[in-house]
Amino acid sequence: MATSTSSVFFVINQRPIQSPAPFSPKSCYRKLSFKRLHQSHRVSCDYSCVEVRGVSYRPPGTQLNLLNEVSFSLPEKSFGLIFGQSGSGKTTLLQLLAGLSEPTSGSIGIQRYGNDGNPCHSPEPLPPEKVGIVFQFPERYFVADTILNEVIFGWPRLKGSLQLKERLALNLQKAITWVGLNGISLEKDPHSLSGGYKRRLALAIQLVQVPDLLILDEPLAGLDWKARADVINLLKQLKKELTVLVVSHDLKVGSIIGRRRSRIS
Ligand SMILES: Nc1ncnc2c1ncn2[C@@H]1O[C@H](COP(=O)(O)OP(=O)(O)OP(=O)(O)O)[C@@H](O)[C@H]1O
Repeated sequence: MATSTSSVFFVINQRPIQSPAPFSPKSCYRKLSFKRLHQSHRVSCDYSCVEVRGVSYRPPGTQLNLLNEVSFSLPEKSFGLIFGQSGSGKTTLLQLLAGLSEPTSGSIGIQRYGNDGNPCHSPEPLPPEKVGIVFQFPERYFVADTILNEVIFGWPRLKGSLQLKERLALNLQKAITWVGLNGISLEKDPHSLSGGYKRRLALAIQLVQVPDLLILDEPLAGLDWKARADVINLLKQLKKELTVLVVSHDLKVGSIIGRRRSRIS
């Protein structure tokens, strides 16, 4: 499998429009567009992409289309940035990607391609358990009194899941090392960590599951310059290993993590 670290930028720019008419994405709503601004490398042989195809979303019981026929493709082990103003539908989209809600129409899946660039077979679903998501201000939701307990808080407590626990335990050390928390005692209170290290811990919690897609919602929000630099350095490392999608209204995230800025077309 040949993949190279690439950066893909998308812009989301729709506002939802109320319509009393029956659902008709093309006619009822302003155009929602994701413009690809820059892709630094094309993959050349067998690879897979997270593919969003013609996704529309209208909350149940409403006539409000929040997303209208959104399509984009994010190659594995690449970094994507979805940029958009407040209210443009970013959070709605990441909730669909994470399986927290279902698209009204369209599909989200993993598409594999052969050496010739043609799809190998039909897209596979993107299971919610293979999507890691770090919401805004994740540290606000820390509940445990130690780093270790915070990481294992959501682990299965049912009998018969020993195998799964063993796998998670193996992944734990890797995740802790990955985010650079290995020099810190796992007995430390997570609330006593610096802002940047709290974000690192939030990432480690997701990385234990080895997600196919890691989504971060506004990862730099509320951080001072030092913590921002800390998180940016970490994301630069992660994008070499994982498929990462960042949702932000802060274009600096893309300009720092991407190899270079491209003009919005
Ligand atoms: N369940 C819902 N019913 C009706 N409207 C909704 C619902 N959920 C979200 N909206 C509206 O849809 C629009 C898009 O919301 P969304 O949270 O996806 O935007 P966003 O780009 O993430 O904004 P922000 O950057 O401020 O978080 C907003 O105008 C919001 O008020």
